[in-house]
Amino acid sequence: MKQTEIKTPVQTKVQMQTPKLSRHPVGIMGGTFNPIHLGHLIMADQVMSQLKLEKVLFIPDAQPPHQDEKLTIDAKDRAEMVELAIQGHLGFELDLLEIARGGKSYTYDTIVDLKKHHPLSDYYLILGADMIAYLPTWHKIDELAQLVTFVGVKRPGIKVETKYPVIWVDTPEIALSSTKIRDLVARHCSINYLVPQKVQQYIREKGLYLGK
Ligand SMILES: Nc1ncnc2c1ncn2[C@@H]1O[C@H](COP(=O)(O)OP(=O)(O)OP(=O)(O)O)[C@@H](O)[C@H]1O
Ligand SMILES: O=C(O)c1ccc[n+]([C@@H]2O[C@H](COP(=O)([O-])O)[C@@H](O)[C@H]2O)c1
Repeated sequence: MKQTEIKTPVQTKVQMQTPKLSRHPVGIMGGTFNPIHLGHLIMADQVMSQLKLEKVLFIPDAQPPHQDEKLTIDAKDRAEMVELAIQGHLGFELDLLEIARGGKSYTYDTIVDLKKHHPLSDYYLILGADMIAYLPTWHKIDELAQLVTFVGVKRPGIKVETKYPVIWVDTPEIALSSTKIRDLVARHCSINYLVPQKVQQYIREKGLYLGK
């Protein structure tokens, strides 16, 4: 904000301040989203509101760095389901930068890329407790720790201690995973209320997850 001191007849000093650029707190919700489920949406929404973030970027990975076998379906379908799930939710955005980059999706590369284009954003990396436990194995983890704030969300049955600084956000624990959704679909069981209706419809229309 520019501040100018009003000059009175006896006061000639003019004080100018350089404009201060405000920063933008942005959440990063990375995942394979195979498929996206209510656990992902609830954690992102709770973190966004409790930490007063401006928005949350949902970033589907091209290839998860440590779990190749999870890539059972096309990245395009995973991204489409994320889009359907977040449609109309103010502050939730789909970002396809990892899919566009291709190859293994290292979070460090993603954050460097984002920071290059958005120098005024501060990034909050939203992670389930299982992912917090794996942080020591991540690519360039110490460099990444300098670039983001880690935000942890508890996951049922997972206790974790870490040397990295983590802001733990208290959210309802959701015993739900993409693995569980895939298993239910494969057994022709209901996934009502576990994924958004439009995602459920997409899975049904495309016949996803029936083979496994
Ligand atoms: N129910 C949940 N509670 C807390 N965090 C979750 C939950 N489900 C997923 N996450 C977190 O969301 C991020 C993306 O997860 P991912 O897309 O791999 O989903 P997933 O349900 O863990 O998948 P899968 O069962 O295939 O391993 C990770 O940080 C993961 O820890
Ligand atoms: O950068 C890494 O080394 C790294 C290692 C494991 C996982 N990640 C990221 O963590 C997110 C969740 O991964 P996943 O395998 O549970 O879907 C996803 O965005 C991955 O790209 C990143």
